[in-house]
Amino acid sequence: MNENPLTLARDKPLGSLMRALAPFRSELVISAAIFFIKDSPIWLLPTITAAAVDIVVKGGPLGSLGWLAVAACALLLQNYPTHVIFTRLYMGSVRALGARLRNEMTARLQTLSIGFHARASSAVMQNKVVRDVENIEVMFSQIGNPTMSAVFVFGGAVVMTAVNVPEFLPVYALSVPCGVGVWWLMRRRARARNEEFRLEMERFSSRVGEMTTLIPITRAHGLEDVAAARVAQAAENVRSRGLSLDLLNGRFNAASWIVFQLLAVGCLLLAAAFAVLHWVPISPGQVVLLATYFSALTGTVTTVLNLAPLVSKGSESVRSLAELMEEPDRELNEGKRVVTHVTGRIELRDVSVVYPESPSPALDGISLEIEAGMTIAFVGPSGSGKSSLMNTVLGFVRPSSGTVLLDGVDMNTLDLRGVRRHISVVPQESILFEGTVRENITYGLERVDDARVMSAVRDANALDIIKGLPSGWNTVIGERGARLSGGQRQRLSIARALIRDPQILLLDEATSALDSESEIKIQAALEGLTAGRTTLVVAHRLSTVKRADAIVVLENGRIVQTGTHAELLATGGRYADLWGLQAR
Ligand SMILES: Nc1ncnc2c1ncn2[C@@H]1O[C@H](COP(=O)(O)OP(=O)(O)OP(=O)(O)O)[C@@H](O)[C@H]1O
Repeated sequence: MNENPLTLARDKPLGSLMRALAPFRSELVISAAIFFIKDSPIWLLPTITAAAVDIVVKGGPLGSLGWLAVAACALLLQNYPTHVIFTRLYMGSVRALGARLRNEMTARLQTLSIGFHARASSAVMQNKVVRDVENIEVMFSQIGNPTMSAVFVFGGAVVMTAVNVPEFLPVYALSVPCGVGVWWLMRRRARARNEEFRLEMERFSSRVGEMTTLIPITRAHGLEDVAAARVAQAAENVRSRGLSLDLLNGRFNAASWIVFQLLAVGCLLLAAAFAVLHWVPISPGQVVLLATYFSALTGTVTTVLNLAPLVSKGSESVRSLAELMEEPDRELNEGKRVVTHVTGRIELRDVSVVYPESPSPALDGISLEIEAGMTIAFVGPSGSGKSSLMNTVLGFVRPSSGTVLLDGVDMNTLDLRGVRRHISVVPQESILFEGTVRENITYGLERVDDARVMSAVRDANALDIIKGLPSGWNTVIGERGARLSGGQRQRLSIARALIRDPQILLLDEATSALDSESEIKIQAALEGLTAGRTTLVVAHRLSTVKRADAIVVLENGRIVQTGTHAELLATGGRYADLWGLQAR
């Protein structure tokens, strides 16, 4: 299959979808041809009916009725196999498009910056990948049959009328502007209402996501009613926006139905009047034929117009996906230098970071040289810029000015995905996913032998955790590692970092107090982890800072002191104050 990159444009949702369907062009063309055969009874049966009526009027012959019955049966029975083939081809293409959209969106989410993900609600992102793609699939699955049917019925009716009673051809020309006119009148409002409804639905998803994350806090504070009220407000907004969209769709459906019924009845009465007045030579069979075609025509056009709300909803979903596609806050790695080896020397040259909409810089002219293998502890009050500095070294945050160099090379010129293979992060809150302990430790690594896992577990001081679990490291732990304590989660997180044997380690120590036994175990694990690697640690514990080769004290995004623990205590100043406070 042709896998050229998929692009979706917010201002041209339907055009974007047509382009996305281009790889399935041949399947769709064949499915349309099969559909033509499958649906042929709709426009061929009226001729059989007309012939039967004329035979009745003439009083025979009976044998001809038999032939008509055989022809009708053949026409109807072919519908079964052709319908199955059509579904396989058409829905096969639609499902493949859905799968491609899901994969493209997931891949796109992986390229968007960490800053974007920090701003965006994960529930909304999930909504886009799951619900919006489903809306597009539903749209295609529901419009395919009636639209093709309408095209062929329209074409068939035009041809048949041209052959039998060409005087009535102009009637068909009238139906097109009528249909387009009704659609045009509603189009703009339909787009606005669909967008409002989708945004309200996204807000609702975000609230539900937030509510489920906050459940432990909500319960602990007895705030169930407050949490429920926040979601109820969002649900009420979805209800009212949904209803206003439904009412618009209802008005549209009613208007299109009335317009086309009037057209059909008007044309039939006109045909009858012409026949009575002998203005046009029409037989009773032909009047029946015209009546059947008019009602088939109005039926299909009305059905197609009734699909308009579905198309509007699908288009809105394309716009929703296009928002992700057009999001500029991406980490661009393509074409940049790929590193295969890293020694771990890091240098920051006059680095400043200013977050959007933030009045003051989070980092302000930081210059720092970190030799390979050193352990540097960052300390400072809350908001002093410690996390921002770590995120800058990871490439999650781009410096507003200044340069970060890795082994003397500007990180801006490097493919960060490759760089990060040599970096491990042990975050403050260890994130474990739904899977076995072993899968959590070896996340992202292929074919890791047991001995390597065991050695990482041992070095991370996590053997006792695994021994305490019912199926050892094959025990499934819940999302976010709910069945383990904070200290246990952190040791598994250290094992995960160790097994990757990184050259650079970023460690954000947990601020929460651990009991002294956990503390000792974690410190022992960390000693194994930091040996021989460049380690940057946001330090909250005395034991860590004491061991560090250098301590960097940050305040308001600036470096205010640098030195070893002993040096800084001897000099006095900010560091001595900080540790004095902690010791108290
Ligand atoms: N994504 C962001 N958008 C806007 N401002 C931010 C963002 N992240 C951090 N900041 C601001 O930047 C400054 C430095 O924050 P940072 O998280 O780096 O400090 P920190 O020293 O790690 O704090 P803590 O010890 O509390 O984690 C703070 O004023 C903070 O409000």
